[in-house]
Amino acid sequence: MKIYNHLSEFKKLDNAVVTIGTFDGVHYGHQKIVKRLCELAHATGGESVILTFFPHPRQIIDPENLDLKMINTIKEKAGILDALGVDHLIITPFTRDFSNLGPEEYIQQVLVETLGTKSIIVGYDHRFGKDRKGGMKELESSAKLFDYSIEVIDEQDINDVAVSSTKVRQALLRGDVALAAKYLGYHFSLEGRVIKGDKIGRTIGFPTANIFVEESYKLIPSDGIYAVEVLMGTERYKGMAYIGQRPTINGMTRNIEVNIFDFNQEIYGQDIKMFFLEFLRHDVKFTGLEALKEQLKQDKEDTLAYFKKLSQSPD
Ligand SMILES: Cc1cc2nc3c(=O)[nH]c(=O)nc-3n(C[C@H](O)[C@H](O)[C@H](O)COP(=O)(O)O)c2cc1C
Ligand SMILES: Nc1ncnc2c1ncn2[C@@H]1O[C@H](COP(=O)(O)OP(=O)(O)O)[C@@H](O)[C@H]1O
Repeated sequence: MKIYNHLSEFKKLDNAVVTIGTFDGVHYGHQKIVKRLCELAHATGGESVILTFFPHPRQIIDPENLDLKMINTIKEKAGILDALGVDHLIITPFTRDFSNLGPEEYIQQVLVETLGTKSIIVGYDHRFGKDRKGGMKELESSAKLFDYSIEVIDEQDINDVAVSSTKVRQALLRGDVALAAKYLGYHFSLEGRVIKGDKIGRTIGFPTANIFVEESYKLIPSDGIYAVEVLMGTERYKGMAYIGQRPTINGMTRNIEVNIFDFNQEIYGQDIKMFFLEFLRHDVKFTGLEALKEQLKQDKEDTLAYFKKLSQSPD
């Protein structure tokens, strides 16, 4: 997959099969669109193109809103789209100029003259152009003139609930990582460098790798304890993760930590990735480190029981 960091870097194609959007999470519904995009590109001898925006349009329109966090970092999103078989990914800033294009200007200047669109695939609620004024009607009325076809992908449901990035974010912010995984079709993950903590972990028999996530816009799930899988280089480990302020020791910062099972190495400075499989319990203020240690033993048992059940389930 070729990646372009600005629309201006893209060379117009003869037969671009295009879809446009933020695709945060690249959830089940997004995946339907992307798979159809690649299929249509193959069938018509064209090339699949995704135009996405970074930073998120809402961060440009409402820059004060620092609360809007993303399910994927831009690197994660590119990885998922690449794996789905996309040929070209254009990551363009959603500038004021861009957001001021009217629907007709947008169709002509962006879709036709810049990308070379011959087919466009859009989700059922796709809006575009200044103040989101453009929709199906505008796309259809220019289709003949510019010789492109349009295909609409319906809303996708999981257990009768329409999947959306907002629902995934809400599930993660409640700690419901299992539901988020159902919507996403993969396990939510956090990636970052292992940094030094207060070195209390090892004194109670549970060393924890403290993880620094560089992308400040990345969504961090709710405080709590989770069963996780840890990827370090090519090795995978089981573990239990903690997100919270460590009320027991009156911690001042919100930490992301993981105790990795069957592991005993110094890994400061290394990059690790954690996949969140199941929420185990909420954060608790214990009377002291002894009580915390007892609970950590229980957490480890619960985590191992979760993995055992997982290995016995048919799927
Ligand atoms: C599985 C797990 C569960 C945890 N649960 C709690 C908790 O309920 N309350 C709390 O104050 N700290 C909890 N912690 C965080 C510990 O307080 C923290 O790991 C310890 O203070 C070591 O910190 P350090 O990495 O800075 O040395 C938990 C940590 C892990 C790995
Ligand atoms: N099983 C393990 N899980 C996590 N980290 C481990 C493990 N074994 C050794 N380590 C190492 O120990 C460090 C954590 O020890 P800890 O006493 O909690 O210190 P810190 O407070 O600096 O995180 C990790 O960053 C890692 O380098």
